[in-house]
Parts: sequence; structure tokens; C-alpha cells
Amino acid sequence: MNGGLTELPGIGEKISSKLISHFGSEQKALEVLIKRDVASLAEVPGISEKYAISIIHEMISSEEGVSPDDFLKTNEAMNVYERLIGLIRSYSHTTYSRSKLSTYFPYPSRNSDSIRSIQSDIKKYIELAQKISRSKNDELDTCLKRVRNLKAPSNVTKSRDRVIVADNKKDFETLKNNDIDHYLDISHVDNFHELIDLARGYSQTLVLGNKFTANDLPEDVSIEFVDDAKDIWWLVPEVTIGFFAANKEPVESALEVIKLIRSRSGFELCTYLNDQAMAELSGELSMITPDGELVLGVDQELDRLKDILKRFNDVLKSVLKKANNDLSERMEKSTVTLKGSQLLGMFGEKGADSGLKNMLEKEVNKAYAEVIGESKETIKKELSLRSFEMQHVDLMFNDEVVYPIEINYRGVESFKNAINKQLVSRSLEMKRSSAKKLSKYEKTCKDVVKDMLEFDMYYAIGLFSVDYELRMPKLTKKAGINLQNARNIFIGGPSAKKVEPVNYSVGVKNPETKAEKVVILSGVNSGGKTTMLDLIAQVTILAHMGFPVPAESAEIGLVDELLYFSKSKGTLSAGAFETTIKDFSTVISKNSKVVLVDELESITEPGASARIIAGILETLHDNDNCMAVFVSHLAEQILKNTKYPIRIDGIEAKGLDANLNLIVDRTPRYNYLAKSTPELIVERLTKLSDGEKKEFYTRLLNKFKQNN
Ligand SMILES: Nc1ncnc2c1ncn2[C@@H]1O[C@H](COP(=O)(O)OP(=O)(O)OP(=O)(O)O)[C@@H](O)[C@H]1O
Repeated sequence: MNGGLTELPGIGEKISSKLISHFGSEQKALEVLIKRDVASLAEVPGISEKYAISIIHEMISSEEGVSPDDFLKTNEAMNVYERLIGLIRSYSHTTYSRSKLSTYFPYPSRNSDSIRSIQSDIKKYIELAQKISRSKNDELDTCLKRVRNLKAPSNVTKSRDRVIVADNKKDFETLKNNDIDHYLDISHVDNFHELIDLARGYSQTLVLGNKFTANDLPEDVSIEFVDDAKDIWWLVPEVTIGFFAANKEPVESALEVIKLIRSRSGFELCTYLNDQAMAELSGELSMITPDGELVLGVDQELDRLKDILKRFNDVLKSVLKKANNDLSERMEKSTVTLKGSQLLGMFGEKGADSGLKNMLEKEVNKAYAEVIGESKETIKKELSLRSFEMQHVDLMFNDEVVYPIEINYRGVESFKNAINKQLVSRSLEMKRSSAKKLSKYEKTCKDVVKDMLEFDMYYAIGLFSVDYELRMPKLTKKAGINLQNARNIFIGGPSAKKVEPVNYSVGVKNPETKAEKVVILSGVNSGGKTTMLDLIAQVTILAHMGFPVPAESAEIGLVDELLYFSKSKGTLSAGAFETTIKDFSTVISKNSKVVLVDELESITEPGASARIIAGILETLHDNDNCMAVFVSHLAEQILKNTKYPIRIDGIEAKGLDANLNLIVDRTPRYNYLAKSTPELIVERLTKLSDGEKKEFYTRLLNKFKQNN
């Protein structure tokens, strides 16, 4: 696919601009389409899942020249396909898989290569699903459910502590184009004073370029110069970490799935990621929080600095309270003993006040200094401060005695700033180290998630296949089927032991038949004729999708079309009858086909129906590569209207049980016209009655026998 979006089928200007604005670029939108990622497409506002599926179908149609209705020629055929896909989709754990499964549909025989290639893709997943033991609420299911397409971080918290300044326009533009301003302030400065003014507003300033490196820096700013090109993880590690933080859950879950699958089955999954790399990536991911911060415990120094800022106000408050109490307690307890000379000194030349005041001041100062000293020690201990950090603590307390003790808030501010500066620089250092390790896994993570989503799709097919005991059919070139121990998927649910397995063969030679390809299936009411048609439709559709089928063994001839006509409800009006006959005209095409028709007779009166059915059967018989099963109660009348060797098979009731329920053998008997239910009921009434009644029932029963 070389062209742009609008060159794709079904994508006009309007949809194209919607896709570009949603995915961020035309290239990204194209990637979604190439991946056939219906789920992502359906997230675009205004595009429903159904519409997304049809867009992908159109793409497949232009690439491979096929679309679902090439094969599924009637509503009923489409209906069976949709029910099957619905069932398979229910085994998905992810929206991606659920939606993408709808891009699989049956291919006509000319695409037999695609069918066979899908078969071989699927086989190993069926084996895997068979091998893997799963319990209810399995960890594997839980993890798979958490894998989803990776997203750009949405609610990034912009750091107000750091700024990146470019000393030239080019670098500034590069920063802007990389959306660095989502994470940090960015700026462009022309002169040194401007830079210093700006730097004073931040804990850390990074300057791109060497225009100002020769200038002397004032002490109150922290500036780092970078004069050569640096990777994004170094400049703004938040960008790299942000991506992993936003996608922590899907990536960690994908890794967990790989681990579980590898340990339970040895299945080769994401072979480009070995156990060691996986452990390193898991380890690095476990060190970041979903908001892009480093978790506690990664670095003791970082934790210490964070803890100081978190607990400082409370510690200071309690220290101050204690200091005031201590000071007042000490003063309460203190007694001043004056010597006589001191007492007399009060009356000396220097005056009374100064001597006593000096002495008292000395006493109070001593107590104050002790209390403040203890307070500082407590702060140091409580917050694990380093000695050099104590210079700021010293500034928080006045040297002059004031009671109650007062805090110097400028000292507090300078303490907090100093700690914050250390925190910013330490955190940057640690984030760079984490971002460096993570950045080398960015592509791997994208691949792992993409592959796990794809895995979920194949795995869903595998699980479906195991639950319904499906097997890969043998594909042949001529229309026809041969089913052994086949079970209709729509009755009884997964592994339904209630469903009686059936054998049936049309168009394929076996000891009992001559490979007749056009047959009438007769049988008792509720014998299972419709169920048989549904089963043939299921098997035909699944086989043409390259999927396994519900039969212990199956041989299926690839054809171009499936035409399935379900039973019409009652006699049709003249108009509806005309439409139905027109619908049937599709059988005349020379394409190879499977045609399934359920009780067409109810569209009009029996005589006319038998003639019409006979005509249709003859047309189908004339097509060399066509197989047809017509369910009908009018087998005899139909045969009277044609000379063609149409085979009649029958689903036979072996009898009635005590409650008048049919005992049915669900496998059709070849070349056998099955008795109808009314006959069986009359037979039973005959057996159970006597006298005049028995005579009456016998007369009715004989009427059936005469017709035979
Ligand atoms: N192989 C089977 N195993 C178990 N149940 C079956 C099987 N085949 C059919 N049934 C059940 O028998 C019932 C009747 O089946 P179905 O409708 O296919 O009969 P029918 O011959 O088409 O009847 P009618 O002539 O009235 O249309 C359904 O409930 C179906 O689920």
C-alpha cells in the first residue's frame, strides 16, 4: 500500500481527515488499516464497529478480490456465518481480537491458497489450546483481558521544577516539534541575563547550546549545559517513562501472558524477547508508577528527600510545640540564687537593672539555646537530615530569645528549596537511568502488545475449536461433503453430549452411495432435517474460512458459493412467491456451489411446489460442480416430475416411545424415503385400540401403505 488514505476503497476525504485527526498522522491511520485493526478504527468518533468492519472488508476486497457476499449468497447463509463468528468472538479476551475476527469470512474456491494458509496458521493454536490446562477465572484469561493497544500518555503532569532553554531557534523548534512542552517548560533565550532571570524561577535549568558556557554563573541558580545532541530519554526522561507508565498495565499483562504460555506449553511466543530481557523489562516497569513517578524503594536517597518534604511541616509543628513546653517547664523549675555581693551590686553605681537583667538574661538564654539545640537535633533525627542540610535548619530559629518561640519562615523556605533542588536533580538522575533502560525496549513493547493481541485472536479460534471438538477438514476440489460424527454447533452448546453425532455424505462416493450430488432429504417432523442443513452450512462456511469444522472427520469440496434457503413461513402471496422464485434463479450460475433448501414446498400448493422443486433440482444437476440438499416432504411427487436420478435420503423414526415422542436416528439413511410422523402416529393408535376404532385406524394406515 503505497498511496494515501483516500486511495483506499471506501475512504473519502471526510473519513480520511477523521482518521488522521484521531490517529495523529496519515501514516498511523494507514498502519491501523494494514493491521486490519477494527477495534482501533471503531474508536474513531463517528465510526461504529459495523462500519469499521465494512471498511476493512472493502480493503480486503480490493487487495484480494473477495468479499463476504461473494461466497455467502443468501440471507440464511450470511445468518449462519454471523452466528458462527459471534460464537468465535465470544472466546476473545480483547476487543482487538473480537473485532478482528469479523474480518475472517469464507473464501471461494479460487482463493484456496488463502484458505490453506489460514488452516496452517490456525493449526498450532488449536494444538496449544488443547495442551493448555485452564481453570475457571484463570490467571491467563485475566492477563489477556488486560492487554490492549498502546496509547500515548494522556494526562501528563507537567513538571514546574525544570526548564529546557535553547540558545538557538533550531533547537527550540526541535523541542517544540517533539511536544517536550507537554512535560516541561521550554524556552528560547538570546542573552545571558535573560537566561539567569529565567533560571531563578526553576530548581533546574538545562541549556541546549554553548553560547553562554563562558559566563560566570551566580550561586543561586542551577544550570546544566548540553552542547551536543542528546537522546530524548536523557533530555526529558519523563517522555520515555510517561509512555511506559501510561501503558504499564497492557505491557505487564502481555509479558505475564508470555510467561504463562511459555511455562504451561513451551509454545513459541514472541521469540525475539528472551527470558532475561523479559525479566529486565519487567523489573524496570515495576519501578515506575502509572503516573510516571519512580516507586518508593527504588532509591533510598530519593525516598529520603521526598519524605523530608512530605513530613517537614508536621515535624516542625510538633518540634515547636515541644520546644515551647520545654522552655516554659525549664523556666518554671529554675530558681535564681543571688549571692550577697550580687544583691548589693544592685545598689552599686552601674544601677540596679543591668546586673540583675544580665544575670537573668544569661539564665534564659542558656535554657533557650538548649531547647533550640534539642529542637534542631530532633528535626535532624526525625527527617534524617545530612549535616550540610542543617545550615538551613539553623536559619529557621532566631538567636534572640522570643517566647513563645518564633520560626523564621524565610529559613523554612530556603530549607525547602534546598531539599527540592536536591530532589529534582536526584530524581532526574534516577529517571534518566530508568528511561535509558526502558528506551531500548520501546519497540519491543509495541511488538509484544501487537503480537499478543494477534495471539488472542488465534487463541480464541483455538479455544472455540477445543470446546466444540472441531477438526481440520480435508479439502478437495469437487463439490461434496463427507462427514463422520458431525455435531451441529448451534444446538446444545459446547461439547454437548446431548447432540447425537451424525454421518452424512453428498457428492462423495462411499460404500452406500454413488457420489450423487443432488439429493432430497426426507424424514419425520422434528427428525433433524433443518439441523442437518444448518450443520452442512456450518461445515461449509468454516471450511472455506480455513477454520476447523464440527466433525470427527470431514472431507469438503471447495466451491465458489453457498446458497442456503430457509423454510418459508406458510403459503406466500403471489408477489412474495414471484420474488422467491426470482431468488432461486441465482442457482443457474455455472459457479461451483453448495445449495441447501429447507421445505420449499410451503411457498405454494404441493402440486405446483413439486414441479418447481423438480425444475430447480434438474438445473443444479446440470452443473457439474454443485452439491445440493433439498429438505422436503414431497420427495415422491418431485420424483414424478423429473427423469433425473435424484437420490432420496431419509431421517427415520425408529418408532414412538410411550409418550408418543419419536425415537429418531439422526443420521440419514441413503436411498430411503422416510416415513412421515402422521403415519407413525396412526400406526401407534392402531396398535393401542381395538374394535371399531382399530378398524378405523387400520383403514387410515392402509392409505399410507397404498401410497408407498
Ligand atoms: N443430531 C441431533 N442430536 C440431538 N438433537 C437433535 C439432533 N438433530 C436435531 N435435533 C433436535 O431435534 C429437534 C428437531 O430438529 P429439526 O428442527 O432439525 O427437525 P426437522 O426434521 O427439520 O423438523 P420439521 O420437519 O418439523 O421442520 C430440534 O430440537 C433439534 O435440536
